[in-house]
Amino acid sequence: MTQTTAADIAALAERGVTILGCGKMGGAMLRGWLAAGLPPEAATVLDPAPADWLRELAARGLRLNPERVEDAAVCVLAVKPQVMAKAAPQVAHLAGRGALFMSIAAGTPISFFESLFGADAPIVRAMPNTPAAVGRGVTALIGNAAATEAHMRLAEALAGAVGAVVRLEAESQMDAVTAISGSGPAYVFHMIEAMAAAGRALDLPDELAMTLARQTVIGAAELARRSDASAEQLRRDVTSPGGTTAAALEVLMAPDGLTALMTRAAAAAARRSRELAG
Ligand SMILES: NC(=O)C1=CN([C@@H]2O[C@H](COP(=O)(O)OP(=O)(O)OC[C@H]3O[C@@H](n4cnc5c(N)ncnc54)[C@H](O)[C@@H]3O)[C@@H](O)[C@H]2O)C=CC1
Ligand SMILES: O=C(O)[C@@H]1CCC=N1
Repeated sequence: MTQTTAADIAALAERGVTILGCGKMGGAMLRGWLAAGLPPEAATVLDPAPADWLRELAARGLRLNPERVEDAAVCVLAVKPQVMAKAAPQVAHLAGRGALFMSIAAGTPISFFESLFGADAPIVRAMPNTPAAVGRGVTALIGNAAATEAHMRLAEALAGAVGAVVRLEAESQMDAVTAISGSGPAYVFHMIEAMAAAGRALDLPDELAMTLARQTVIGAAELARRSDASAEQLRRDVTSPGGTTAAALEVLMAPDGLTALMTRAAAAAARRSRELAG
């Protein structure tokens, strides 16, 4: 995992970070950067509907909706893909200041930003996920031809402050990445809902079923994090021959079981990512 150092943060603080669209994902990343030591006054947020915590931070130095952003080391583009064409032109002038553009928008290709900012502008396309809010995200990224190794390292430092970072070999991998790690937290949260529903179907009270489901996913994730064992081995460790887990896995691992379902779900997400490219 890329380590974000105090020097990385200091370098960013010097020219600042501008975030265009600071909702769930942009906000999750900003929280991580602030926690990593970015001073609030080094962050500029452009968002017509800022959340309360951003207004509170504005009282402590964050620049919120200034008339014009004069400079930025990095400009993070974090509005919905559908509003990008309308929103991004307000930061296009930063290309002339040598800013690195870092888009986290699903589907939206680098070529779209090159047409707005010019092919000479360094652009990194990134796909983070919401566990970034607690420093446990994973971000995949890829740069355009104008993005130098220094730009890539800067983008990796930013993403690395909120979790793991992987560099992609080709932009075409981004639809699949979005389908697995970008959208993936929702699948896991849905797994909690599904396990709780299964508990209720077995006559457990609502609250108990949800507590058991949620804590089981939290505990399993923490075990996966701390252990060197593969997911397969961790699964085997739960599964006594002829026991209860084996009975359940016979259903989950059937040919039409969870892998088939997950493969269909991820394919739908990847298809939607391609559609968002327009
Ligand atoms: N939510 C997620 O799990 C992930 C989202 N993304 C991408 O992040 C981007 C943002 O998604 P979310 O944070 O979920 O959406 P969101 O709706 O929570 O945040 C978008 C923000 O953009 C603001 N906005 C709307 N019009 C604007 C404009 N003209 N100028 C500036 N700001 C404007 C909204 O007020 C809002 O705060 C999307 O492109 C999405 O594909 C990427 C990875 C994961
Ligand atoms: O649902 C979406 O389109 C965004 C991209 C990945 C996660 N949320």
